[in-house]
Amino acid sequence: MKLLVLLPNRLTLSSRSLLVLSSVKIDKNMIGDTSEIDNDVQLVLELSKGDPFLGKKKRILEVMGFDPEGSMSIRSSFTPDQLTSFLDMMIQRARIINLDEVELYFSEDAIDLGGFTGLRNELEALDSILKVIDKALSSGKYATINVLQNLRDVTLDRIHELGKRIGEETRILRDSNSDNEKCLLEWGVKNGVKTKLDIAHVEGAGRGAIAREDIEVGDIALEIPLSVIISEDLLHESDMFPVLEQIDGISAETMLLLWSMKEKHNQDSKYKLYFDTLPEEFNTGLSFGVDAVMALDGTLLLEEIVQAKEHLRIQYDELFPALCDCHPDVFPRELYTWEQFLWACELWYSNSMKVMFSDGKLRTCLIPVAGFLNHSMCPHIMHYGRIDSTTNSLKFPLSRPCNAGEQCFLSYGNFSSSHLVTFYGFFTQGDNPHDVIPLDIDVPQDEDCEDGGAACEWNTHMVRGTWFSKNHAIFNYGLPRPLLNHLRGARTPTWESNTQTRENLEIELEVLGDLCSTFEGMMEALGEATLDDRGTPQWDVKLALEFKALQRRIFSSILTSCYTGRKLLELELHKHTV
Ligand SMILES: C[S@@+](CC[C@H](N)C(=O)[O-])C[C@H]1O[C@@H](n2cnc3c(N)ncnc32)[C@H](O)[C@@H]1O
Repeated sequence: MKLLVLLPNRLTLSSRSLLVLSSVKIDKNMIGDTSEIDNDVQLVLELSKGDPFLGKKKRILEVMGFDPEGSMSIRSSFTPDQLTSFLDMMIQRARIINLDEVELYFSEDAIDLGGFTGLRNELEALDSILKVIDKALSSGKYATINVLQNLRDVTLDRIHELGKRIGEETRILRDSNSDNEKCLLEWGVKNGVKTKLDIAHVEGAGRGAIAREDIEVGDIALEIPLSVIISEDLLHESDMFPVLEQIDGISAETMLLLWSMKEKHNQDSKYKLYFDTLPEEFNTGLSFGVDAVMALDGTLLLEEIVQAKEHLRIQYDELFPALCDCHPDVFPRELYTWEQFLWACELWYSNSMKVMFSDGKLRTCLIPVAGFLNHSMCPHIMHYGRIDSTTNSLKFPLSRPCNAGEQCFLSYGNFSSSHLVTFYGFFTQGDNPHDVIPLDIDVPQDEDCEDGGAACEWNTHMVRGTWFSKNHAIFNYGLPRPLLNHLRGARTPTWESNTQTRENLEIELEVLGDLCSTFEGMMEALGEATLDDRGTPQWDVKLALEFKALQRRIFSSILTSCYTGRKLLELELHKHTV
């Protein structure tokens, strides 16, 4: 049996760019006047060699006038204004380095217009700059160079300013002084957990973690010792391990999932207090009922949920009832029903984290206390997931400040609403820039792309709400440039530049015409927005309707952009005929 339960990737380490500090250079040749002999500190914001978009990012950096491999020199004689300009340049560079696929796909007009591509990317860029400065300072080589400390201060100021723009409001419904959560926290502390966070019930998200005090950038909000983490190491002590290890191809994740199904009923479990805090129902897309699934008709989420559920059902059927029949003492039938299996899948999808252990192995874990942290697109905690081998613990450091009484958020990953609904059962506050709609477009084969060309830039295409774009002018329309270039290139391989020739304008009209008919069809497939007249809808139907409304809003923005674009083009064409 080959078993692989898909688990979401919440590790944020792998996508991190490498930040390297090179050694101090005193380059007299750079300084004309020897009286200004100066200590240069070279700060290197380096592209990760493993970045799948390395080539594209290098090209953008070059277009922006940066040497992709080069360093940036900071001088001890910098005035405050020079320091600000230096930081601005570093930020521009760090933004590009830290773009993810979606941001990169949609970023080109933002880069042309000044560089800010979104709050998440901005926070990531500032965080990466701070890390490189801290590394320089902690190396001890630059103790006398105040300018680095000044650069750190202005970077922190920027992070504070950004935090004020994010403003994610949390209404605390009640704290958890007498609850299971409090017992778990006390148990955690007795077992070595260090926390600056309390647990409370928050509006719209169950429990959440609230800052007890003002927590600054770089402070550790939460530290969980390895001994408290639920990982595959526990399996080896369990009576089910000898049975499970005989199953060909079973993953450690699946074994752990089966272990948790039984352990949650074990009154003597070391993790009893943890299991006591878990909800009876997770309410993710995986538990959507028939009405909710039907309400999703015309959306890709319907397919995503149905496929995910089918995948889990196949896995369940491969294991059960066989395991209960053959090992009834180890796998009691009443604990291994389909409903309980689905509950455990939802637990692991919505609450697990991938952690890099000191042996270099990535393990999927449940992490008591840390499991109360809710997700945000602009979180306080962005980088976690590696065991600190000196303390043997997992640390959750802050990338932006969190004031006392505020909810402290984590990043689960750069997920779209469809992923969050399917595996976590919620939507983020505010518009999610990762809400993209993938397009099934024939892309040219490699051999057709030897000479490059507009159609060959990307081999997957997507759209998102055009309200995210700042550029709705002719040749842009708020639509992604790679998609437009692809459609142009497919019509005329010789498309080179966006000049307003009659031929180009006519091609543009055709491109927008095609997009209109595609999205009119997709809008029609969603059906009419109807009000459910059966009273307050169930939680799942509510989520499904919200998702459908979001799809409608996205399609509608694209159609508006296409119609407006066509009007602009017709006006320009008219000028050519008179
Ligand atoms: C790791 S748990 C976080 C703790 C959870 N709130 C609880 O009470 O157990 C993940 C779950 O929290 C909820 N959640 C996380 N972030 C959220 C957010 N920004 N808005 C609403 N619900 C959220 C979702 O139900 C998700 O499946």
